[in-house]
Amino acid sequence: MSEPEPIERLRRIGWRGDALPGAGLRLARVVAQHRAGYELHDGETLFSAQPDGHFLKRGLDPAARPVVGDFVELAPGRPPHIVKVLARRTVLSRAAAGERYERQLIATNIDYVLVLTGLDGDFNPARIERYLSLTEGSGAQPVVLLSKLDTREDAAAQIDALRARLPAGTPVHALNSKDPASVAQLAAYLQPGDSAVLVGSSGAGKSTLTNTLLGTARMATAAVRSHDSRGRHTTTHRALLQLPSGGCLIDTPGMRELKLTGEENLDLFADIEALAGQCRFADCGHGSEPGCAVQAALASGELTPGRWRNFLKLHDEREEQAATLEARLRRQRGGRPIERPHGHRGQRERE
Ligand SMILES: Nc1nc2c(ncn2[C@@H]2O[C@H](COP(=O)(O)OP(=O)(O)OP(=O)(O)O)[C@@H](O)[C@H]2O)c(=O)[nH]1
Ligand SMILES: [Zn+2]
Repeated sequence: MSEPEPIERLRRIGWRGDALPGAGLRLARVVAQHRAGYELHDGETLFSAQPDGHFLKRGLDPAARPVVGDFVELAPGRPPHIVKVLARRTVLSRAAAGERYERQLIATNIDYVLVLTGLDGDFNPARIERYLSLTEGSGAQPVVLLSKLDTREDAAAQIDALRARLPAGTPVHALNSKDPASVAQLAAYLQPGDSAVLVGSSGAGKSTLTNTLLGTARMATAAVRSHDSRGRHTTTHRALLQLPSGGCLIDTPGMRELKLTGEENLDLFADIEALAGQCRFADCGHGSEPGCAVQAALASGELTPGRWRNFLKLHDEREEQAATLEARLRRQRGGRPIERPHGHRGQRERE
């Protein structure tokens, strides 16, 4: 039985559901999420879309919003609007730094998480374990990849020791990322309809492996970095890479951030979250409010100013993203205010 062409195209980029879009709607996959909105792919083209207003309602569980990897229903428009997130088959998440402890979704509908480490100075079993912990309970299968095998003559003992350390059944592949014949051992994870992400620290060889997987195809769709008005790097374009083997590789900013947090600590700011939970006011701004546990910890030296600054920096980046989105939506609605996605600060005393 043959399917409508748009559905067949979507199968090529990992769609496994059997829902058909409602009348006048279309299906596509979220491949990137940035300040200006979402980028989607329908198996043929890349295009931009906006979330429908209901996704920005205050108090909405962040997990209910579209994230990278999601298959979504779109209503027509310029740009089209995401109206519905379709059922997810896997969900990758991590502990997030914020006002309170929460889970942050990284990507959905991912079948394989390829954890790449070089068999050189980059090799660090503890870090590999940390990456693996991200896949626990996600539904995605972790696969450990050890690159730069060609630069080592004595890696066997190292690889055996790692295998013994990792949970039984975790696939481990040592390879030379520059050699197509060596990379071919990954074919099982990149079959038609499979979705994979590649994570690993800088220099592990992600670009090299991606290029070999793509074969002669050039990485024309890969990230292009530019500077925004504040002189910071922003990734302006990124994509879902369709591999000759039939699978696809999602290369997203979330995955790049993962590279950083994966190397530092998943619960990087758990101590600060705990402190903030002890402030007198539930919505304490940690400035001059009475009974602020954060200020008390700074005064006592329990919390260093540097750590506190790092926490605030991360926090501000996330607030800024939400605010930019809100401002843009307001412009689109002709200046009418919309509900803030995050609650306003007020002085609500804890019960
Ligand atoms: N000999 C050998 N060199 C490799 C292999 N994989 C990567 N390299 C080299 O390692 C260096 C880093 O590889 P990249 O692919 O740029 O690493 P990356 O993970 O993309 O790094 P970022 O772009 O910083 O995230 C390059 O000089 C590659 O040529 C391998 O399997 N064998
Ligand atoms: Zn406080």
